[in-house]
Amino acid sequence: MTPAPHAESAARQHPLVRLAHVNKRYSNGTVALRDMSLDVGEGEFVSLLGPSGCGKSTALRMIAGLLSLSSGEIRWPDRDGGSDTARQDISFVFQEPTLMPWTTVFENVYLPLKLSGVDRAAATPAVKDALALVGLSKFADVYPRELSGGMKMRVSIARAMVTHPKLLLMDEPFAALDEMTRAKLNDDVLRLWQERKLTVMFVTHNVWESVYLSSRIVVMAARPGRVVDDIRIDAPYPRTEAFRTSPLYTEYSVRVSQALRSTLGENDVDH
Ligand SMILES: Nc1ncnc2c1ncn2[C@@H]1O[C@H](COP(=O)(O)OP(=O)(O)OP(=O)(O)O)[C@@H](O)[C@H]1O
Repeated sequence: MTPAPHAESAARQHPLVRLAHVNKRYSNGTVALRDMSLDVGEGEFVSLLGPSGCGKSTALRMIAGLLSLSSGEIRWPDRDGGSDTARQDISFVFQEPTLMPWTTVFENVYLPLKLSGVDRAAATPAVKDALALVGLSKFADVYPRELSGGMKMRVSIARAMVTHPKLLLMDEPFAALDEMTRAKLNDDVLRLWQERKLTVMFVTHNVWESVYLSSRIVVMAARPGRVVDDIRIDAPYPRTEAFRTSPLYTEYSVRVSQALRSTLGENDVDH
């Protein structure tokens, strides 16, 4: 095994995105995030891990520009003088695949390019490439209803990848899938991350999944949502079944579980 090919770039030296003292209070008074500061370096695989209600989705949506901040700052230091325009390099994968049921897999993956005005002929190579990336080349002409849950999620990932993002934001993408499918998709996401030299921010409440995937785990607590720990997972990539059954994996999983338990009730922790 070799060290992570690109996770080594130090977040603190070359942050892709920087959250500084970010607060979010919804209009009903809920404090979803309190004073969140976080640098995410180019090439990192960062999981936001925490129980329901700790502000993971809120943080991701603010980074994507889908939600306003109450106070604080989100900056993109290396690009465009740190302005918001860098957000065009971002793709978002939600827990639900959110596919258009009335049209084909091809059309679903084509959608982001269509919305940016790229015509079908010009977009076709990119769409085919994205489908090949997730192993769905043969399914371009089928409709979502003909696909399993895992395949629908692959289409959703292909749709996210078709624009060649630098930052992939994933909000509990595999939570609704069975364990086998989830494990397979975990491997696929790691492969994409390595091949495409992506930066990934991955929301999960699953300790085992976060340790398997991440170069770094940001542990969060609820009421109010806040960061309580930041743990580097210093295990080489590619990660395989051998890692899942290794003492190092168990060691990190115990450590991460403890980080959650140090601030939360046992019932909040989902293995
Ligand atoms: N639109 C909203 N209006 C009011 N409160 C909200 C809104 N969206 C989220 N919240 C609240 O903000 C807090 C953080 O929610 P958020 O969805 O970010 O947490 P999460 O960690 O992603 O949770 P989950 O794992 O359940 O998705 C929760 O208390 C939630 O109820």
